[in-house]
Amino acid sequence: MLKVKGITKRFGGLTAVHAVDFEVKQGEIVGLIGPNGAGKTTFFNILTGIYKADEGTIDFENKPIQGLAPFRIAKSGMSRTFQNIRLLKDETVLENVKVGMFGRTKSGLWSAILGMRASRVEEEQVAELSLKAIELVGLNGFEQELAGSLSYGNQRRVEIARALVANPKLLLLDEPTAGMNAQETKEVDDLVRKIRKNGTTVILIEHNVGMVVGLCDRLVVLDHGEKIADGKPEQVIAHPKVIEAYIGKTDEIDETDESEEEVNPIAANS
Ligand SMILES: Nc1ncnc2c1ncn2[C@@H]1O[C@H](COP(=O)(O)OP(=O)(O)OP(=O)(O)O)[C@@H](O)[C@H]1O
Repeated sequence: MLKVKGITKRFGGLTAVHAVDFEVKQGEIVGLIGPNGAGKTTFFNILTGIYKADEGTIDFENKPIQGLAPFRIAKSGMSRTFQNIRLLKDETVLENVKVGMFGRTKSGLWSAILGMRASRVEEEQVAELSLKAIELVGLNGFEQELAGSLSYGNQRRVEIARALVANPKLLLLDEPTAGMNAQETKEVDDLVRKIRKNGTTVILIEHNVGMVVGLCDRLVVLDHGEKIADGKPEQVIAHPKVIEAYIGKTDEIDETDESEEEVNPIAANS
């Protein structure tokens, strides 16, 4: 579904993402992890057209998308959420979710202003799709609430609903569980599984390694802009390079620890 080859992004003298290859198959849930500043969000920004890569190619469903404007990439079936919640806090949940259809409807601005029939029909369709997305994320009953009045966890759900309303093929979630407690994190875990079941492929950036190990089919690890591991979650978090990136040099880990159960230091620390 997604094939990234040799993507590099520099900010002045800093190479934030360096020659990264990355692939996602349809139906996968892929976790993108790595320490702070590893280049994860920059990588999402490149995929979604917010940043232009200096080098490399990106094919989405066998079509090159690098260099396209964000709205074109979104239109081709890729949606995202952001690390920091970006809601219209004084608007209702329903209005916030409808925003996700912006640019996807056929009738133009004038027909909307003039209240033409085509535009009214589309407006109804947009509302219907938005209500479906709200239901999918478990926020039925909150449609008319102001987004700013919701709990933090529910605001994140609104963001996810907005990203889902146009029925994307690929959904990118940037730290969907940031700031959440264990119960809310578990609910996001369930929601991502439900989204995949509904036919959307998912890539998520996460700091909660324990969660992604249980949820993802595959983990990709970035460190200092480079991909250092890619594979099955249990294998990836046991990889010496990954442990080194998170904890420090592996020879600094106390190997004389004789506690009975072997605990992966990364999962334990997340
Ligand atoms: N617009 C920018 N201008 C200059 N430097 C940037 C810009 N965006 C990101 N960077 C730098 O690129 C590097 C990668 O940042 P990025 O935000 O992609 O990392 P990250 O893995 O998402 O980190 P975190 O987990 O903390 O969110 C960092 O050193 C960051 O300071």
